Amino acid sequence: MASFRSQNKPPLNTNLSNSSLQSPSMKKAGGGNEIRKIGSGKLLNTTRSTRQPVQVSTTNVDSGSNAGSDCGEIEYTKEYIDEILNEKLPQKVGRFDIKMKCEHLGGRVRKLKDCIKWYGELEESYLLEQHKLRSLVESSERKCVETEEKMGKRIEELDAQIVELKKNCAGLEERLAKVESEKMVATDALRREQEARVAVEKEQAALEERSQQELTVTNQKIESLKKECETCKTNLTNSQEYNTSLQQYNATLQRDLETQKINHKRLEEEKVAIFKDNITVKGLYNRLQDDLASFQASRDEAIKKKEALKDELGCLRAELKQVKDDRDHQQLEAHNLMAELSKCKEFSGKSSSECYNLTTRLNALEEISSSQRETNQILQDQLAAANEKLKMADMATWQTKTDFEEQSRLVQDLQNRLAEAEFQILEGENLRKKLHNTILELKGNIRVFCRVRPLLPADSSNGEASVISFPTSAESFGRGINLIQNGQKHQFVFDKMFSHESSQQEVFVEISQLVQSALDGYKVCIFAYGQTGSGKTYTMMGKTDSSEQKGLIPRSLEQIFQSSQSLSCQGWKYKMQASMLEIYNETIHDLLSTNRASGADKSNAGKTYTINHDASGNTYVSDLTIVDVSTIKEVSSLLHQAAQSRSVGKTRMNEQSSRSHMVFTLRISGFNESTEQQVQGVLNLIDLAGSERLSKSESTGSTLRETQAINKSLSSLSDVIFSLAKKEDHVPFRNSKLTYLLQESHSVLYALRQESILVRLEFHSGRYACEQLILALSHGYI
Ligand SMILES: Nc1ncnc2c1ncn2[C@@H]1O[C@H](COP(=O)(O)OP(=O)(O)OP(=O)(O)O)[C@@H](O)[C@H]1O
Repeated sequence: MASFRSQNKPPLNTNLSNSSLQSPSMKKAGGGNEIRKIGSGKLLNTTRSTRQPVQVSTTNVDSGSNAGSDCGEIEYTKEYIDEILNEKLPQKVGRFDIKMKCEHLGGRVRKLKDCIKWYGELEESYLLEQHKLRSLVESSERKCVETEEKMGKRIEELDAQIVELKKNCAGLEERLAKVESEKMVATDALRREQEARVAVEKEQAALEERSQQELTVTNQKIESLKKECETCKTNLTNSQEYNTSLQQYNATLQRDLETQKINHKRLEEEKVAIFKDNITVKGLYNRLQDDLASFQASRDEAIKKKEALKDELGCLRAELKQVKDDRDHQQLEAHNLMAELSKCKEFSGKSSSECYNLTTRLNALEEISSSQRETNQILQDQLAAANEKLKMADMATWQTKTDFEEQSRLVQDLQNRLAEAEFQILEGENLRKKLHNTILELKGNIRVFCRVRPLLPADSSNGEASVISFPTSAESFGRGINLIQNGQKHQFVFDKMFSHESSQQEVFVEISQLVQSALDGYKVCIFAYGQTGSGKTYTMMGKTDSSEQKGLIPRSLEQIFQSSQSLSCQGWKYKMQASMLEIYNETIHDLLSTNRASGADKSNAGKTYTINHDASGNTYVSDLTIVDVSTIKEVSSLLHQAAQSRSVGKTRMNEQSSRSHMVFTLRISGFNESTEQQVQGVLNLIDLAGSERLSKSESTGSTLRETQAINKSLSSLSDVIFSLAKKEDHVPFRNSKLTYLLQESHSVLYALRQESILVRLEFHSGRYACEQLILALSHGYI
């Protein structure tokens, strides 16, 4: 087809399989493979690679009639037509040989006509083919449209089917849900039916049991009636025998008989009513049987497995029927007997009345018995429920008891561990206290430190700096000081030497251990001694506005309050009491007296304070103001107040007449709760042991339990005492006194007075002062 579209190329055999697309010549040739093409001496075979030049069959070129047949076999190419058009006359034909020229031209014209004819036929065939193809295309299009329509319809049908299927599916789902619900309902109905069946079976069993009981009772009644009949017969015989003798009482008995007859009639009515009730019960029983039959029918339909049970039920029914028959038979017999009895009663109204009375009593007793049985059953049920509850309560109690015991064990364990930990803490504390005390004792109970203050601007002019030097020998390094006076060298050695470069903190480090001792319950006295302006106040008090220049008192107070707080977790509670006094010209002044502070000292002017010692060796000043303190702020304000109340701020050097000494005392009372508890425990145990012994003595004879209790309490008492003894100095109380004494006089050291003895310590050197101080302490003056 592609070659066909080209104007420059004639149609070629393109090896088309479709015969409708072949040229008419091809069709005529009977196959594409044998088509010959007329061209430039080349044959266009089906295989291009094997093209061979073919001679054009021109044997019948002059016959126009055969042209068609020729045309039918020849395929005219453009080259061939060009060849015809460009064909020249043969050379042998002369220039003027018109005939030959005409023949030649005629041959060429024929060829061209054949060619035109072939092309015309070809065109016709192509048109025909085109027409066919168009018709084919149209038919195909129609088919396509039809197919599309069909497909559309099919799609619509399928959509409709899908919708229908969906509907069906929804319907099926609904039906499934309905079936499920029905199944559930049927299951419930089946379950209910089964329950009802079980209930009916129970009822039936109860009825059977009841009928059995009734039968037994009836038999018993029959027996009793038989006996009564016998008795009646006997009575009747006796009555006949004594009839004659009873004639005289006949009139009276006739009246009674009438009454009894009335009663009999009434009882008969009651009997009829009972029979009616019996009939009603029977109707109920029949209805229940009908219900049972209907339940059985439905059960048979639902459960095939119950066939065996049905058979059993049938057997039971047969048995029941037999029992009923027996019962009816017995009833008949009873009725006969009753008839006989009535006959007997006819013979004797008395016997009849007795019989009826007995029947009535029997009925009443039966009713009472049945009601009692019911009551008994109810009580038994209640008893069972109560027993169940009791069991549950017992279980709960047992569980609670177990839990409680476990918790108690846990608590006990924890308490033991806590006690152990507390004991260890106290042991550690005691050990620390002992070690600390040992260290201090090794260092020396009385220690003398010397501090040299830096030169003040006022001192520099005196040129006194050159008189002080510190020895560097290993023996007295850090401890000694050399003073040169009038060319003479004086050497002093102390426990510690603080140069003018030493800070307040360095001094306090040495003192802080003593503060700890005060907290541990030892009496401590810190004592500053020196001439006016030497720096006592600075060392003791410092400058409160600067944290670095704080003195020993505020620093040690801080330590005391901090330590007391940290020791509180070990059970220690501290109580601080402060007092301040001034000894001015041998007279004591209370610096914390409110009267003195408010300027009303005149009222206290005549008041004399005396120094006293109690039996336990404690020294106190009478009527001295003692203030409870709990914070360092309170102590600071007291110190400030005391400073304001002092008689003189400064003493002139070497002045003997006016001497001012300030004593600040802080009493520390420690109290340990846990130790106190232990002591209290011991006391309680002792009390217990005493009371038990008392009760033992009061009782007529000691029982084993009492003896054991006493032994146990005494043993625990001895344990506690032993443990306390082990911790010898573990006493619950700590009382100590921290005294700061500021001595101003350079010649006389005033301590405390005992009675009339005034201790005066002459100052010569530091060592001497130390010795005197030891003496004063050993006498308990301080
Ligand atoms: N170590 C020191 N460093 C710096 N300054 C000091 C030092 N010691 C004392 N001073 C200063 O010396 C001066 C006198 O000191 P302070 O008042 O403490 O002497 P004092 O012995 O208490 O005198 P007084 O007996 O008259 O009360 C004060 O101005 C104080 O600041």
